[in-house]
Amino acid sequence: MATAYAAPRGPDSRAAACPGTVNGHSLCAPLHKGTNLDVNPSHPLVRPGAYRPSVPLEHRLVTRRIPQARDRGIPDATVARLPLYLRALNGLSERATLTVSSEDLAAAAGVNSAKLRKDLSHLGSYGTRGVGYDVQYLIYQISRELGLTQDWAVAIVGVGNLGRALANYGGFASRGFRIAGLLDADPAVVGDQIAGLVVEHTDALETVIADRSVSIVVIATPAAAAQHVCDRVTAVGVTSILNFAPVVLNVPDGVDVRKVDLSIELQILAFHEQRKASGGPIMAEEWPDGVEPVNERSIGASS
Ligand SMILES: NC(=O)c1ccc[n+]([C@@H]2O[C@H](COP(=O)([O-])OP(=O)(O)OC[C@H]3O[C@@H](n4cnc5c(N)ncnc54)[C@H](O)[C@@H]3O)[C@@H](O)[C@H]2O)c1
Repeated sequence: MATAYAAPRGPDSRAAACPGTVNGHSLCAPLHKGTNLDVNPSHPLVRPGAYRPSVPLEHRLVTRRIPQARDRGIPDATVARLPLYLRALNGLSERATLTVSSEDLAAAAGVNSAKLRKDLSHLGSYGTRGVGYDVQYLIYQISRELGLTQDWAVAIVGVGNLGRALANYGGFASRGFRIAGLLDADPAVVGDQIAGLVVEHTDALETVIADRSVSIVVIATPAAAAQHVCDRVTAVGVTSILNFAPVVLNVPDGVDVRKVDLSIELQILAFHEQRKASGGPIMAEEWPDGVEPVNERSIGASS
């Protein structure tokens, strides 16, 4: 099914503009089955062949494919922890720390040190006995693995309270995520200038994605509009979506959806707060992705 959305591979296709390889992987490699955390496998739209929006050929897969660490056999759980290590390392770097032991880095990232050493071994990083890890080099290695050493164009669809806040956040650019388009369906919002960008009408969605090589789409529309936006962007080849709308999106194979829901995070914290109040133990495995409770202030978070 994923191949239904694969780029035309001929010499005159947009795939010919593939910018090259990252970590030994062609950015225009065939799509593969992704881990869509939102997908409901029993939904009829997810059946192979049943979900195939009709789009003009020239709009199909015009974006660069994001290289994925799992292509190299790095477990998803490890990939999920890499940003934690990166954040901790950036904090160390800001304090001019040159090297760090696995124990100190693990404590700063809120994981146990054995898990950290195993995770980093997937990157081929083992540190130096008695010295630890070189902070700058590890930042580079993790950034490279996460695809952060290059520029990723991001479009935000839905420029209300949340979309504006995201657009105004200055931290994305420094991490390699360039906001390349702001789109909204409301004519009253279209034309507004936010963080140096003019909000465009969603009529131009496919064109913006194609012309600016948008790789990641952030959906910040009301729930009722999210699936339609998702259908449009996946139909033109976007394979990475960050969804803030409180709705489960149905997507073709090969499309990764990350769903952000702050209320769920709050509910998890409330659950653990309740456990702490009743004196019950909190097991490490109860935390998502093996992340243990950690005092954020101890991380030296930079964001
Ligand atoms: N995940 C979270 O933790 C979290 C937190 C806050 C809000 N949200 C969700 O994020 C979304 C946005 O919240 P908000 O407070 O910014 O809402 P909002 O009403 O302020 O903004 C929504 C924007 O989407 C636009 N829009 C509507 N239909 C559209 C379409 N088809 N295409 C493009 N744009 C369209 C509207 O014109 C509006 O500008 C909502 O779904 C909300 O529930 C999630």
